[in-house]
Amino acid sequence: MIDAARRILFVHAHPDDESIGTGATMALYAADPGTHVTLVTCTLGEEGEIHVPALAQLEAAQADQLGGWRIAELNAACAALGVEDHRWLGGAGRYRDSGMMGLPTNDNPRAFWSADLDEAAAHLAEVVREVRPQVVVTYDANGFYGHPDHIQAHRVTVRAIELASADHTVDKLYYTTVARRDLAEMFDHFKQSAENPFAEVERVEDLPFGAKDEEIDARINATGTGERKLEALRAHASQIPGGDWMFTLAAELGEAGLEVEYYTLATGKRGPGTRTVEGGPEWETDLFAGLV
Ligand SMILES: CC(=O)N[C@H]1[C@@H](O[C@@H]2[C@H](O)[C@H](O)[C@@H](O)[C@H](O)[C@H]2O)O[C@H](CO)[C@@H](O)[C@@H]1O
Ligand SMILES: [Zn+2]
Repeated sequence: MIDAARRILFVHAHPDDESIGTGATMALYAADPGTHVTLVTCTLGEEGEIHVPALAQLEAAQADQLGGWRIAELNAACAALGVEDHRWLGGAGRYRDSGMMGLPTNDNPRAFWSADLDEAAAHLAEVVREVRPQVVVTYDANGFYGHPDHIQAHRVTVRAIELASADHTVDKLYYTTVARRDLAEMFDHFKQSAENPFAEVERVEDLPFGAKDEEIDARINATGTGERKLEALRAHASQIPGGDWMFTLAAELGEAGLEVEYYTLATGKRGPGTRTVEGGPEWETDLFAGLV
């Protein structure tokens, strides 16, 4: 029985998503003795690219061992974030990374994208019944940026909350997002850079993600977690190369940018907020706002 007063469940598709999208928030809550953080990761990330040359032969088309390697990366990332309760959906290796949308790997019978929704959701519902989270965090219906495993993680999470509802009511379900205002700043910052992650995009509005201020419900400013988030990102070295834009941004603008993460509230009652941006709307500053 988890006896922490506050319990939050994060559901992510691959090892690396937890650190990229919610690493600062997870580190913040994991450091609070009154909050229990649970992470469920849906696949081992077997179909990922490999940015470490020495690991190249682990790729799916050769030794097909990247998934096992990423288990270790995720364990190191969780240690950096202070997250002690990590589970694999249905057990390690139950669901395979589906690869990017439209690839033949989507049709692998073991791919998460091919999973039976109710069966996968039943695995997650077991975690919901055990953990009894007041707050659950995953992606929106587009999976944040359209990756099939992210879309499936959204669907499985919504269904699992339904399946578990006879035993436990989740008070608030959030989707991860990023503020378009911050993307616009990064867009301009990298315009002159040789390593511009936005090089293929004409306008910030053309990105498949990014929320206007009025579409955002919570802004978590996890002050002081930047180094832990950076350590977690570095742990995913097979996926996130040392020259990645997130590291460049932290080096050039400081860690503070990595410590702010945004969420939209999908279900539940929005708690009290604060106006943190000049002329902007009031945003929650705690995902448990209005609860315990
Ligand atoms: C952050 C995330 O969801 N990463 C996924 C994603 O990785 C992308 C993929 O390797 C693509 O080929 C690259 O061009 C892109 O830069 C990567 O972000 O998809 C992988 C395969 O499903 C997955 O393993 C990885 O975790
Ligand atoms: Zn992912």
